[in-house]
Order: sequence, then structure tokens, then C-alpha cells
Amino acid sequence: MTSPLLEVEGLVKTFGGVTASAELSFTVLPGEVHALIGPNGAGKTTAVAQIAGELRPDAGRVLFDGRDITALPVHRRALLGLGRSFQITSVLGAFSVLDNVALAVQAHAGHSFRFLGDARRDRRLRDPARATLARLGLEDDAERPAAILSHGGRRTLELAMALAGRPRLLLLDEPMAGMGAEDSARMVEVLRALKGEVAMLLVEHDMDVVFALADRITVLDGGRVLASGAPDEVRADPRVVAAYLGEEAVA
Ligand SMILES: Nc1ncnc2c1ncn2[C@@H]1O[C@H](COP(=O)(O)OP(=O)(O)OP(=O)(O)O)[C@@H](O)[C@H]1O
Repeated sequence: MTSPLLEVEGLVKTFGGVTASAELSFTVLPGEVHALIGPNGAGKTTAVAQIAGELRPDAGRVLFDGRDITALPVHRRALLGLGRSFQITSVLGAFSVLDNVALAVQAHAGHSFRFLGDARRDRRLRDPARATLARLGLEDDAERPAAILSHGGRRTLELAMALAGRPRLLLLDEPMAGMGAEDSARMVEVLRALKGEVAMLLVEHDMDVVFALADRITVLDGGRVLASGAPDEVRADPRVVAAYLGEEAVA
């Protein structure tokens, strides 16, 4: 059996009287797209924040590639291959799209590159940055200032910057938020093209997107796992239908 890339073990997180993670456990396998769904307040964002290292759990562990990363800060997790937009670098509007990705390559490269070369000139940084932009369909915008990108373009740039670190797992918390139908459909295609190459933990409310992309789905409710499995199993699970998906799921 394939060993999980990410193991979430018994996470507990409370805010005052609210239990946002209630002994939450699930795994993400290498290369899979794993969707985390559930009603508002189910604890999805809190779970992702604990995996990314932005929030410290009250109890439980997060293992990445078999290693306990529960106590590691965000940047150390990123260097191990846990990628998230805004994690190390954020978009600099006055810099070109290509500069932004080259800076992200540099930031993720660790000590070997950190003091070496200028991200606005060094080909060791610019070539992989250009290749990433090409993969995401942003090559025509490479020389334009990041500030003038559309909302969808900016979200795609953030994804390019996350990918620049060659993550093994991407944490995607509502990547299509605020996008129109066209940009959203383009983002689905971009993510679909990355399938198999990088594992993704995808928090998404749009069930069409979830069912288009996910290999497995974990449904949260009240901070715990209500159901977990292949999309067809989850869609047919009566507890899920009752708690969340509603009539449309069985139609
Ligand atoms: N910083 C905080 N302080 C207090 N309560 C919080 C905090 N963060 C989250 N909560 C509470 O924890 C619960 C889980 O919130 P969380 O944002 O993780 O849910 P979610 O599934 O991501 O919801 P949504 O789909 O609405 O984004 C909610 O009841 C929320 O109000």
C-alpha cells in the first residue's frame, strides 16, 4: 500500500466554546487530489491552517512524508514540500509577473540560492519561473506588472508562485473564490493538468469543481470526519446527503 504523504492525526482545536477540530484524522496520498468539504463552520479552514502551520493544534499531530511537523513553523514546512499561496512570498504589484515567480523560486530554493544571483537576472531562477508560467498559460503576461492582472490572473500567479517551490502537496483553500465562470473554468483545467504530479488538498464549496477534480473526498461536520472516500461513495452516503449535499446530490 502507498504510504500517505500527509497524515492528520486526532487534531483538536477549540476557540472559546467552539470546537473547530474535534479529533480530526484523515490522510492525503502522494499525487492525489483530496477535497475537504462540509457546511459553513465545519472546520475546513481551521484544518488547513493547522496543516500549513499557521495555527497550533491543542492536541494531535500532523505528519508529512512520515515526519512529525506539528511543531515546525510555516517556512520550514514549505521547504519540506508543503506549498501554499502567500506562504513565503506574496505578489509584488510593481514587479513583473516573471519577476514575482523568479523571486518565489529563489525563496523556496533554500540556502543554496538565497544569497546567490539576482532574481531579476539569474537564468537559474528565471528559466524555471518561465516554464511554470508557460504551464499555467500566463506566459503572455510574463513581462507585465503583476498589478495589472485580472483577479483570475492574479490567483493563477499565486498558484505559479506556490508551484515554483516544487511542492509535493499544495494546500488550496477556495482557489476559485471571487472568480467569474470563465476564470473558474480555466483554473479547473490548470489544476486538472497538475493532477498526479503534485498532491492537492482542496477546500472548495462548488461541488461541480470538487467532483471534476477530486480523487477522494473527506466531508467534515462539526470539526470531525463525517465520511471519506471516492467521490461516488461520498455522493451516495446517506449521512452526507442528509447533512450537507441535499437533494441535488441524489437527483
Ligand atoms: N479565530 C477564530 N476565533 C474564534 N472562532 C473561530 C476562529 N476561527 C474559526 N472559528 C470557528 O471555528 C469553526 C470552524 O471554522 P472554519 O473557518 O474552520 O470553518 P470552515 O469549514 O472553513 O467554514 P467556511 O466554509 O464558512 O469557510 C466556526 O464555528 C468558526 O466560527
